[in-house]
Amino acid sequence: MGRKFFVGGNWKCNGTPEEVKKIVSVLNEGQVPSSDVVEVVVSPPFLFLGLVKSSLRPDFHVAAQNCWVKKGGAFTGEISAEMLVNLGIPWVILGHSERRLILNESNEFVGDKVAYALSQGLKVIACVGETLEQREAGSTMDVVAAQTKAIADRVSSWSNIVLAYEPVWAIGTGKVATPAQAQEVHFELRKWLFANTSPEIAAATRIIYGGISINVSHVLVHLLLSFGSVNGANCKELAAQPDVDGFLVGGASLKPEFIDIIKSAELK
Ligand SMILES: O=C(CO)COP(=O)(O)O
Repeated sequence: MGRKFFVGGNWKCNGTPEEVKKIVSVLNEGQVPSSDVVEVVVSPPFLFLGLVKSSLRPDFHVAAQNCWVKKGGAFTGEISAEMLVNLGIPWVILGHSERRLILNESNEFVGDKVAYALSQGLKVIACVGETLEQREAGSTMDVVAAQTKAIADRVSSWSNIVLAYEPVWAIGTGKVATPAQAQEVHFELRKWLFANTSPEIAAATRIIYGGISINVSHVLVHLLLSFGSVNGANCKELAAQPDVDGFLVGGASLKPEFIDIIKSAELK
């Protein structure tokens, strides 16, 4: 298929310098498939980007969790795409649901950010996903298509974009999705790209999954173990879905099981 498996670790707003050093040493010692098979990108908070970049194994890369929508300047508290590029940070996560929902980032604003970050030479993990209310109203595809369109309208090339489908109802809520539900939306997103960008972009763009997903038959086991989201236990079934090209992992990316999640690339 030619889409290299992609595993991102979104550390969100977590970590002390000591914890960060521990996570990096677990990553550095992990036995994982070669970078020909899997692309691994971890995303620490801004303050730790330098520390992680300088101590992380060379086959793993780093991403920022956000950047400003245009050229830097008088924007107190923001970090610009140019700064990330100057510091050698190759990736940025944009449009995460926590920013869309808590900080009111609109589809258009996220689309503008993606276009600007790409124009500066960054690669982008662009997140889309519906809320529980939207899913229950049957508007999942309308919502993710509108989010994706706001990006597609503003960019000419998708070669430096990884699309992350993260159903909001499956992030830290205890609600569960099956691998088949994840596959269904990934398939629809690829179909949308086919119809609205190009067949080549649809075939080549990696669509990765982030959010709780467990096999129904394992529900009890997972609940008993308090597992949620993408983790070492459910990643294999997810990775086996034809349109799931990897993961964007939250909580589990801070733990040694992140190595198991990376290894699920072997199943592709
Ligand atoms: O938001 C996520 C990754 O970006 C998913 O987070 P969790 O894996 O902690 O649910």
